[in-house]
Parts: sequence; C-alpha cells; structure tokens
Amino acid sequence: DTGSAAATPEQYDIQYLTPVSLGTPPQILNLDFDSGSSDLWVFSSETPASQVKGQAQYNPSKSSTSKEVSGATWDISYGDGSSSSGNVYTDVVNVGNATFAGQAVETAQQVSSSFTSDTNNDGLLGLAFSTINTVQPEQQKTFFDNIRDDLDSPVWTADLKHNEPGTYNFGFIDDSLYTGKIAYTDVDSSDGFWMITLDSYSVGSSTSNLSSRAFHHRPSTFPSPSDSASTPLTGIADTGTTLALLPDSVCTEYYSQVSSAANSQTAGGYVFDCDATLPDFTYTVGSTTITIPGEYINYAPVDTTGEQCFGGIQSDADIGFSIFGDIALKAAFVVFEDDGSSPRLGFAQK
Ligand SMILES: O=C([C@@H]1CCCNC1)N1CCCCC1
Repeated sequence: DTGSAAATPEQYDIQYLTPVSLGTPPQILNLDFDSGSSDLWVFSSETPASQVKGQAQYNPSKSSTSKEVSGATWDISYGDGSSSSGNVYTDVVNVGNATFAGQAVETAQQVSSSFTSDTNNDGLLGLAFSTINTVQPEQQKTFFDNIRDDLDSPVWTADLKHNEPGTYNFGFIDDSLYTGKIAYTDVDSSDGFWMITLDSYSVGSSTSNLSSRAFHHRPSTFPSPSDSASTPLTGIADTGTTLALLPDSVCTEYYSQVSSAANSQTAGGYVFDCDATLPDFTYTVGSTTITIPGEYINYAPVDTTGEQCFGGIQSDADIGFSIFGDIALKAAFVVFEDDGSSPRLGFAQK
C-alpha cells in the first residue's frame, strides 16, 4: 500500500491542509497533518454550531462503516494554548489511497476559539508517536502506526513548499522530490515526538561567524564566538508548527545580523523592517546541508501597514528543546521512518 496527497499552504504558509476521506460514502475533510501530536480529530456533527465557522464536519451517523468506541473520550491541549475534546469512532480513513478500515476518528464536541476562527481547517491528523495519543481509557493509534505494516516501506515523507502545494507521501520515497543524498539521524521518541539533534547550524554566509574571520587581534570585548559551525541543535520536527522556534542564543546571533531587528513584547517576538534583507539560516544533518533562504524568514507583516514584519525564527522560550516547524522543514525533503523499533529522520536538499 502507498498513498500520496497534496499539502496546500494557507496564506503565509501558516499551515498546510491535506484532503482526507472518512467513512462510507466518503466524507472529505481538509486536515492539518501534525507530526507534533498524535490525535486524528475532526469537526463533526457533534460540534456545537456556535463553535463552527465554515469547517466541513464529519457525521458518523451518515457513514455505514462508522462504529462508536464505547466509553472513549479525548481531550487535547496544544502548546499554543488551543484545545479540543470529544468522543471517538472508528471508520475507514483514506489518505491519497493509503487506507485503514478501523482508524480512530476523534469527533469534536468542543473546540477552542482559535480552531473556530481557523475556517479552512477541518481538524488535525496526528503523526507523532501513539504514546501521546489522548484517548481514554484505551489509547488509540495514529494513522501511520495503523497502516505501517501494510505500507511498501515503513515511511512517510514531507515535501512542504513556500507558497505552493507540496506533498505528503506514505509508504515510499519518491526520488524525484529531492537532490543529493538523504542523510538520516536517529530519533529519540521517548517523549512521543520526532526528537532529533541537528549536527550544526550557521547564520548567513560563513563569514558572519567571527571565528571564521581573520581576527588576529579580536578586541577582548568581542564575544568568543559560539562556534555555531559545530554547535548542535536538539528539537522536534513539527509539521504542525508554523515557525522555527530556536534557543535564545541562536535568535540573538541571527537577528544581530538584521540592523532593524528588535525583540518586541507587543508583537510577541522578533520583528524588523519588512524591506530588510535577512540572512539565510543553514543546518546540517550528517553530510547534508539544508539552507533556509532569508526570504522564508521574512515571515509576514505584523499589521496591515506592512512596515514591520515578523520573523520566521523565534525563541523556543525555554521549553527545553527547539521546534523545527514549517519554516525549517519546507527547505528540505524530510523522511519520517519508523519500523516500529528504531525511528529515524532523513533530510535531503531539493
Ligand atoms: O502542542 C504542540 C504543537 C502545537 C502546534 C502543532 N503541533 C503540536 N506541541 C509540540 C511542542 C511541545 C508541546 C506540544
């Protein structure tokens, strides 16, 4: 079995939506594939009308193959403060022709206001590890965990793009989607996430790194360079997070190269003049180097005046690890591999 479906970005690539078929006859909903969580939940006939604003709704009573999971409930809270909760059914779920007949479909009986106002998002399809699925009393499996053994290969891949549709594939690696070689790194899934350590990062061209300059007489006031060219970054690959949330030290180093940049309390992060030229941000996995173009990091205007723009790199606010969200992932072809025992992440240029 294999599957292939489009990942279509909303404005500013704030999120990517992918059509998913649920039930019999098929009910198509556009879901946010989220490698940072593990619940497949949908707007449904059970969601109060006051909390629905245009979203498509899954109606289990209109599906001849739906079965209620007796006594099961779910309740999830996301790092951005949003939340949802409800009941659970199993039904046929089809993603680009990869199909699983008994997938847990979590129907929302409550969604928080940010989901209500996100009018094109009909729900989430979690692709982190099933150990953090929130269904009680019997935890349920993610779509990938359910179909893994039926897939030609135990992988799914993300080819997200800037301002244009990309692709989520299941069960195969499409060699036409990348260049060079795929470099793999081991995943620590003990917290339920695709947690990895990037070998190094660098800001702008290498000359921006003091240690690479011929500073024979570096004034004592100069910071001894955090030789970023070999500083690792530990974090999770999260397709459901828009930005790249990195350590404060990396943010300081990056925005020190942008003369108009400031860390704004009111804007909630680093902002700069929209006409600023931003440096690239590069990270390495083994022998593969991924460069995020500076243009991608000029994320979006703060307001309608279009004077100040919000950065695509922001602080990880000391949550203890970085979050490599879409800003970081869309510059690469990413392989999420899990044979059930030793998960790995692969990165390639494209
Ligand atoms: O809630 C989230 C994110 C929110 C955006 C969508 N992906 C999941 N988490 C990931 C980071 C650690 C805390 C949990």
